[in-house]
Amino acid sequence: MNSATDSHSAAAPDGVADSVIRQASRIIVKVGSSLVTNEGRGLDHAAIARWAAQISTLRTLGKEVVLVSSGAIAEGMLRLGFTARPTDIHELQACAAVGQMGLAQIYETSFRSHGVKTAQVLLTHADLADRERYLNARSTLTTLLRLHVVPIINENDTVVTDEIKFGDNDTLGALVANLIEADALVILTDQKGLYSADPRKDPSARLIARAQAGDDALEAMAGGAGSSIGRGGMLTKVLAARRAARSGAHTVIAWGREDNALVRLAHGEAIGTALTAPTARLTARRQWMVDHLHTAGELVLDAGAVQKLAREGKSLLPIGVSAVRGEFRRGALVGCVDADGREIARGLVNYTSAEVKRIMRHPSSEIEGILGYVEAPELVHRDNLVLL
Ligand SMILES: Nc1ncnc2c1ncn2[C@@H]1O[C@H](COP(=O)(O)OP(=O)(O)O)[C@@H](O)[C@H]1O
Ligand SMILES: N[C@@H](CCC(=O)OP(=O)(O)O)C(=O)O
Repeated sequence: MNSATDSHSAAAPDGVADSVIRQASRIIVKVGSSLVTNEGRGLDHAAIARWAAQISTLRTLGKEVVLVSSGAIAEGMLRLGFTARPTDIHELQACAAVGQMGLAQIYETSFRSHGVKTAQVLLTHADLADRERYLNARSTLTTLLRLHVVPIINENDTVVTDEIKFGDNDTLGALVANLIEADALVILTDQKGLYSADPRKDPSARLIARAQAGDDALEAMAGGAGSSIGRGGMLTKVLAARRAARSGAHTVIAWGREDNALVRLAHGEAIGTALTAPTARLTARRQWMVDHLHTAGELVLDAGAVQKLAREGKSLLPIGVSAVRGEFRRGALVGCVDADGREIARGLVNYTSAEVKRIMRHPSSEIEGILGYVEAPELVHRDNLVLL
């Protein structure tokens, strides 16, 4: 990187970055807390009106847009008179409930002035972890898009606790991109894009114009938390780009106050940081497995099993498992970890945790002798396995 807008070393080819949004027909736009609430000073009506105008223009260009908007807690805090973010979970949830009203109201009003209908969709992690609810959420969102509605999504903060939260809306944006197989995720934030270091701390930090999503070097640049209002900082944005890339979606990180940024991006202008998706799309079911933030348990693999899975694309047999963590039922989603605890794959297991404990380290031919029955010779069949 030699100059402020030079590309990163693992850069996407020239031209790709510029066409990321121009070629996308289904786009997720995520607007961060610090932007929506004007750094905690209350909902920024003028900025929200500008995004609504831009998204309405995108629709006239034939693009489907889903908006993921943060800001409920920050707005609720202001309305309820909290000067600092409450630590009590129920006070936070109360803030979210109050603030979400403000968000929904202002988006509805802003889009209505362009003749565009909006819908509020509040999601939790549990909604996306359960296959039936996941498919329901997908059908509802695609139906809304077919009916020319702009869905406005936030986390359903009032019903979730810290352990089961997405927490930041960058992750939620990426999961929604995967859910409806969007072509691109645009993350609007309070910086002009991803810099080589946090520009709040390092004035010599340079803007990264383009790179490949999932490049490890980006995570090092983005380390650390974000503004006092936002939750995730730049790291969750870089990780969101990695996640979105798994379904083939490209990510652009741009400054939310950049003049007409969304429309200019749609016309092919390179603005902010483009993190392009190098990978081919996963099948919908594998995508669903990857998108779980939690698994029901873990199978610890020996070196031979790691080799079989990662290099040879084989199924996981009981003989390659040396330990089991957690309690799970048949059909549960489990992580496959190596001896260092690194998750290398995940899949749907054919036996309960109690059964696995009895048959692990044994050849499949001994399953019947140990359990008295055989569900399948594999613990996890390769068709139900996804490598990470
Ligand atoms: N490498 C980086 N490039 C840009 N911003 C960074 C970087 N590392 C950390 N940051 C911080 O991340 C912040 C944006 O994250 P956050 O406040 O969570 O925004 P949002 O509310 O839009 O999600 C920036 O204000 C910046 O201080
Ligand atoms: N759901 C939360 C948003 C969490 C949050 O701040 O996320 P982010 O904008 O990614 O830093 C809210 O509406 O307050």
